[in-house]
Amino acid sequence: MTLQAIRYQRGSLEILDQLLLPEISKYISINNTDEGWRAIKSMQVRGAPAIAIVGCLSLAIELTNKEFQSTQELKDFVVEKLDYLVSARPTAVNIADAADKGKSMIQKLIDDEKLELDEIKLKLVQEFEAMLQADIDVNKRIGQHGADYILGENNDQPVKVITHCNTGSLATAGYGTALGVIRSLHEQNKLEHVYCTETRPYNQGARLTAYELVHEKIEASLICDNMAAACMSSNKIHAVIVGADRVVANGDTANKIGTYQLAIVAKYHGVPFYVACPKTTFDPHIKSGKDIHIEIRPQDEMTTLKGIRIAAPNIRCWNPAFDVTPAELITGGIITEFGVFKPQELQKQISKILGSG
Ligand SMILES: CSC[C@H]1O[C@H](OP(=O)(O)O)[C@H](O)[C@@H]1O
Repeated sequence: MTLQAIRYQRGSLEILDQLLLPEISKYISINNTDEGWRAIKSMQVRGAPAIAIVGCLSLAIELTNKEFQSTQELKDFVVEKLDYLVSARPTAVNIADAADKGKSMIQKLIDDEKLELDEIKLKLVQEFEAMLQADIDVNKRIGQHGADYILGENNDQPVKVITHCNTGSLATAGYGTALGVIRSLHEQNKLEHVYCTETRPYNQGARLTAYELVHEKIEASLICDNMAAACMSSNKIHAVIVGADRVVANGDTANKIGTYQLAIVAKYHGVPFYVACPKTTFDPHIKSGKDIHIEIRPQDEMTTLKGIRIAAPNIRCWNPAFDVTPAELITGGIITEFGVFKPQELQKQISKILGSG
């Protein structure tokens, strides 16, 4: 049984408080969009797909518990709450994508004269609920495409990979994106070893990815972020596989801070570098990575660890939560639920991919 970041049934939403992992596994209730916003902002729940799903389900909970007097009141409420949820964290595009879809959906439902107000509300709630299983299904397709491609590149032999941050069941509705590829390799007995980076300063790797890998008895070693070059120099690494928060029109990719330097080190060592993400992470409206808004997080996330100060008092910090990896460093490809694409190929395919179901 893999770990579950999100537990939902109509009228009840709980999230695993990821700030307490791995020592404490505690689910907390999310009863409305204010609580959803705070959980996303504080990173009690994080991961581009999970953020979108928890945001929308927090609105589903609120809609389920609220009566409306008109379709206009319902629409205004939905639009206001979706815009509010998008403001929690600016870099990952998935929640903005979900919000745009939610706004289009409510308008489409209102335009259908056969539907009563409560039917419209129910259909929107059902649309948000469908995100959970859809995400798991997409992640399994990403996992399969990624594993098939990487094994194809390595004569179907077991591989050693490096991954960064957390892109597993704790970043999604389940199975994961980059960690989904790793799960798929493991399921096929084709994963020799995975090295997961700590991923300072939030330590998604040390606290979350390591937790998932140990939980599922996957052969793994934790490395510090500053060990990646030595790891590639000392071991035959067949692939670096990371997630994404926003892939823009030219294939430039925003992902957890440290991804960019991992890509540079992979390039130097001739290790193929892969980004794994669903189509909901694509943003064709931004032309290149220089235009992606990078979230700056509070400096105490760098200067303290579990409340204990680990940096000199009064030192100023620079704490970007993400960086941008240029498309030309994504040498392995972008692994999606539709297959694996070189970044330049993706540019040609993106409108077809985004238009497909
Ligand atoms: C499939 S998760 C994608 C992405 O989200 C993570 O960021 P955060 O933990 O700050 O939400 C990380 O960048 C993952 O690669």
